[in-house]
Amino acid sequence: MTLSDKLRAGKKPNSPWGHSIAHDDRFSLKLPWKETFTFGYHESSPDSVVPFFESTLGMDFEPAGKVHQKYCEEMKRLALSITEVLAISLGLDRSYYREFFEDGCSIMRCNSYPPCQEPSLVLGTGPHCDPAALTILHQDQVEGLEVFVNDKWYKVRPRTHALVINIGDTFTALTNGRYKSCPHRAVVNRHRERRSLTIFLCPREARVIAPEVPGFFTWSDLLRFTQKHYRADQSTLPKFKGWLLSLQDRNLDC
Ligand SMILES: O=C(O)CCC(=O)C(=O)O
Ligand SMILES: [Fe+2]
Repeated sequence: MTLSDKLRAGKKPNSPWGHSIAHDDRFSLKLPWKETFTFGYHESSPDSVVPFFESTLGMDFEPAGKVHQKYCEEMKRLALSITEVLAISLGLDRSYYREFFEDGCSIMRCNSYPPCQEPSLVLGTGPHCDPAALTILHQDQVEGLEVFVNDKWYKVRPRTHALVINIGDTFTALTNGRYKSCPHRAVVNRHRERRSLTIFLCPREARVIAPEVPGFFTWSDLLRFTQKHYRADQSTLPKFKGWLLSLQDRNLDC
């Protein structure tokens, strides 16, 4: 994308879709060092990715739109198959989560991390757990992804033809913590641009998620919380619980 493509496709206020340069307003410690292009993929309108590319980036991007549309289609199919394995592992009917997620709008993000002269002063993506249910991540051959396990950051080295699957906070909530979301981050380097593709499996906005959080919540509540009130990090779910309870208290006071 050229600079003018990026400007044309720039995310509008209150819209989750489009091009953005890391949310520097939402970080306090290290400056984020990345660009993202975000769009939605919904099975009820599977052909909507190409028109989105054309309308935000221009007609030249039709072929890119087609590739990304196909990618989303295949990844959604894969994500739903993974939910079957997860359901079986929990002793549930294999289609239990498939039916739960089938009609949701997936969020697709193309990340680019340019080389940085001072990599120790920035972070590509700060430490966080993904708020959605499942993430399928494809990274190029440049290292950068790290996961936090037993108080240590470990590199997730790129492997040709391998995808990284992450559990997100929504799945943690749905399974009452039996599956735990995984804290991760992306660091940058001095020499090479790094690229990754992430697709997030989300429920339909109005879907009720139970029972981890008192007083049920919907996916759109969690989405609103992470977009408007609190940047997703390792404490999103406990912070979200507190926020929901404070809203309930406020409603009771009224
Ligand atoms: O680029 C990466 O490897 C990680 C990206 C990520 O964690 C995200 O988009 O949520
Ligand atoms: Fe993530």
